[in-house]
Amino acid sequence: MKEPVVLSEWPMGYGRQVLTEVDSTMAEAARQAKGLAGPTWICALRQTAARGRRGRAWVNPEGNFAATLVLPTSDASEKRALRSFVAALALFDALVAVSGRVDGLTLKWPNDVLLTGGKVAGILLESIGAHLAIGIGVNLIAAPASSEVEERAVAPVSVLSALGVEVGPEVFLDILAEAYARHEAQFATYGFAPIREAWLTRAARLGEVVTARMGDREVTGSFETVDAEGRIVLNTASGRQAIAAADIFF
Ligand SMILES: O=C(O)CCCC[C@@H]1SC[C@@H]2NC(=O)N[C@@H]21
Repeated sequence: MKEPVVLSEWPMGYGRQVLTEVDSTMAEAARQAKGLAGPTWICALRQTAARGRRGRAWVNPEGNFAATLVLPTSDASEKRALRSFVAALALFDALVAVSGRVDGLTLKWPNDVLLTGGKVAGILLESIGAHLAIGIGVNLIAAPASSEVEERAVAPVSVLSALGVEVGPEVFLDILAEAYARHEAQFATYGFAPIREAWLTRAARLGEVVTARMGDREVTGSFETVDAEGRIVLNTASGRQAIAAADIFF
């Protein structure tokens, strides 16, 4: 088993909390948001009611990473949603830093990070008034069994099982926070364009046929790009379609 040797500096202006146990760091973010002085990472070593996207439960064994970044923002909802790309790039960099390798890591639209084709991390965005809560879960040491996730979903993997690297949540938090602050500064200064470019170079299944599911409707087409609004663009039998929100199946 390899231990990562990564030196990272906690980013200036960001708060840092590590809680032993909480229901969900998203719920904790909602409780604390108004009283926070600035952007703050709330990390939990244990969550008893972790949630994923679309109301799904998030399986969160101890040793995995669970945190929510509470970000004060006056951005409109369309711009807030683009933070999932910022967070995905930060996760990508943090995973490269701990593993020392880039091969096998890809980003799945809109909110997932894949490692050797399996889901290693997920991102959940929730607005809390004048704050955005960016929830991040990473399977550091354990991944749920395929039977525990939705049918057709990408199988979960862990950093430990895929790479043989053991990293603790607090070490990962410091690496991720530094990476996030870098990409957030880039987003604030230059907007979405460079984030989009960087995201696309890491995209899973670009140019390949994928299926987007929106409720009970499905659209299948070739994954052409992500547009300037962060929508996935599919070339389908009936033309080009830009989709703002969907689950993607390979
Ligand atoms: O469905 C997904 O892929 C998103 C998963 C997000 C899970 C994280 S763990 C930290 C934060 N707290 C939660 O309850 N959920 C998010």
